[in-house]
Amino acid sequence: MTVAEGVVDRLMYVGADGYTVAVLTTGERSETKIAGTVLHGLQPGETVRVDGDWTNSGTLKVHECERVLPATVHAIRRYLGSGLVRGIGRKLADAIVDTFGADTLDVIDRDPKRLLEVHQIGRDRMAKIIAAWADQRAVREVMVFLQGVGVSPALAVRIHRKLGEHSLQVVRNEPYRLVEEVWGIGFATADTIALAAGIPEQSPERMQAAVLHTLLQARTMGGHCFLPVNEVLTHTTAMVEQDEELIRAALHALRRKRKVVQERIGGREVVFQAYLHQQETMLADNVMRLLGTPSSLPGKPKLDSPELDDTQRQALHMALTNTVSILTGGPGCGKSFTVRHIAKTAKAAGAKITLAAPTGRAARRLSELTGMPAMTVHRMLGRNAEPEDDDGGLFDVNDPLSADLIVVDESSMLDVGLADALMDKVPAGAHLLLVGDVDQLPSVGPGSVLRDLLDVPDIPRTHLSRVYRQGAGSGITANAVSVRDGVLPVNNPEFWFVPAEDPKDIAETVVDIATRRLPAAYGIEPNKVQVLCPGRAREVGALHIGRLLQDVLNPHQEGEPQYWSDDRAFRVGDRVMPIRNNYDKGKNGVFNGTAGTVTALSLEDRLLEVTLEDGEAVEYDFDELEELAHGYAITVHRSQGSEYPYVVVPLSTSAGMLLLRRNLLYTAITRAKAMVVLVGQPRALRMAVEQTGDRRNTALTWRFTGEDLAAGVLPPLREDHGQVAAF
Ligand SMILES: Nc1ncnc2c1ncn2[C@@H]1O[C@H](COP(=O)(O)OP(=O)(O)OP(=O)(O)O)[C@@H](O)[C@H]1O
Repeated sequence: MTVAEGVVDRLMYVGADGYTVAVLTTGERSETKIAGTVLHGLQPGETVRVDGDWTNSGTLKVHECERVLPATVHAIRRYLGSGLVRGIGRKLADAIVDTFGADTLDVIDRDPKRLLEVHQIGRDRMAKIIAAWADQRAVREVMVFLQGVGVSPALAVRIHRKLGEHSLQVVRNEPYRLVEEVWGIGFATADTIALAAGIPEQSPERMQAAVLHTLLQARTMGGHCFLPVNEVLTHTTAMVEQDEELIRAALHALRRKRKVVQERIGGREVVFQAYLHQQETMLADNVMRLLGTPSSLPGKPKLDSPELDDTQRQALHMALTNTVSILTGGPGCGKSFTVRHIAKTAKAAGAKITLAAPTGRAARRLSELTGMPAMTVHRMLGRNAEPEDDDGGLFDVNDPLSADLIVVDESSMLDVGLADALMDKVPAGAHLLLVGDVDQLPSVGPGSVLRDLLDVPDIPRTHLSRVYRQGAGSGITANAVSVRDGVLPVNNPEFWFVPAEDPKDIAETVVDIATRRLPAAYGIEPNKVQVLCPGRAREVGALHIGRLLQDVLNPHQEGEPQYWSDDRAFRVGDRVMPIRNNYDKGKNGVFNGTAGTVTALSLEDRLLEVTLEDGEAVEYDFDELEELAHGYAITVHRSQGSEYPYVVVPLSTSAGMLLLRRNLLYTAITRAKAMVVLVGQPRALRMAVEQTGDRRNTALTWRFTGEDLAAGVLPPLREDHGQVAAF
């Protein structure tokens, strides 16, 4: 066993399992390569003491790692200059350490006014450093507490940012609060912290957090708005291995605290998270309100558009005579074509029109296809009104909801929350037309609003089924329609299936096709190709294939900065994508799913600059990188509402059978404009075409019809690769 102490100079590799290889500077010049999973979360600049054994290749395999405050002048210099203390860069660190030597940290700690002795430091800067140091100390206290529990320093920073001076108290005494209050902390992490802090296994807080976790999992993994009571009990009991009575008591307490709502729906007792229940009931109320108000559309629109076919003309009539209606249909049936005519006709009659879609990309596309301005639903709801926008005189940008006709495209992407916010704001008498393809995946968030509303007989709808698309893209559309109808696709000039069996082979073939073969054959840049994976995990998942693509398309160059956030390396030039709406960033907020590129990276300031597809540059602190995913390979779920010229999709039964679903494959195919390449097992393709998806647990339709839910709608517990997946 060898003990070494030194400063972490740089990280060389971080694996998906947390296995980390780093270079430790011990003494002024000598470097030691250290490796091990206990190093997970290390930051360059930190001083560590490690215990380990030497391997034959001269690496110290570490079994134990303890973070310590830097003691030597060299270590202090590296620590202060690493960017860990905001406001101090490398040059300033040198100046400070040159002035105070080994006493530096003592000075900053006990007598920070002396910082003014450093030539480059004035009062402002001193105040900044004092504040940053106090922060750093508080974070360190949380980190020290979390050390050994296996919680990453990035989480400690996030906890501190959210809870400030209360961090330590919450972490020690009420760790389950973290689940609700700090994004990125789930029940498992909070539970680990709680048990380590000595909170009893049977404590009511733990039982209640576990029940909420069960509901949260049902929401995030299955898109469910509720779970039947008996499923909540069975699942939670199995998860915490406690008596069912304790879980019942927890459920009762949560009802009293109004965190959950229990309701009898279709003959079954079910439980909602309270806010989801409120969203669903208010959504239903608002749709009923809109259905019940007479139209106030101005003028008398001419309804005899000769360019439209009979069904499309019915849609025109429907949208202009009903306050709420739905236009559905598959790819190439003329949904956008019809919307353009509806908007034109309404405009000619003097109506104000607002066109919107759930994502920026979908809004842009709607605008291109209709030749009219369109905005995101978020913006329409007033979160980000931009008065200087050129609106072409079509709607009042300061009040887009004052429109007489509101059209929302890609409405299969509306989850309960967004749909509720939307319906709540539609003024009485205005017309709302929801347009979408119900055979695509449902929204990423909970609910299946479009499908549920289609099941409400009182809501007028028109279904377009005749495919008009010819020429470019028609080979893709034809296969999309086949897949939707449960028929295997066939190869054509715009659609190939490349058979491969082994997951490793599939991943490598996907990378080769995306980076070399397609670009060479069609003379395109590799960034025109998007790899869409059914899932994130495993060899054919978005994480692994994304890493392979990154290494080919944007490999690490010696001397260029690179930052490891957990097991992901960030480099300038990387394709990235925000995976969380963040209203605090950018001029109008940053939205989940927007494409971007890393355009600058500063290890000193611990910042990454991302330029988004609309040209806006936003900054991400290193501690916020969980809000960013790499964009080389993304999941089909994330691709909803976007389009790409070339799409490559790996298909393997190893990705998890549950993912091989018809609506998933259909959504992936319909994302492509120029070409689709499927790579994988013929068996996996067959399964994806044959298996239809489960319905989500929602009560939206029931709130209109009051009919019993069909038996068997609720999915049973089932086994997936040895893990019990309830949802
Ligand atoms: N009635 C029609 N007469 C002639 N061409 C039509 C008609 N309806 C649609 N088209 C044409 O068919 C093509 C596909 O239409 P459109 O893009 O509106 O379909 P879509 O349903 O919005 O498809 P997707 O969802 O795939 O974008 C367009 O080129 C459009 O001009």
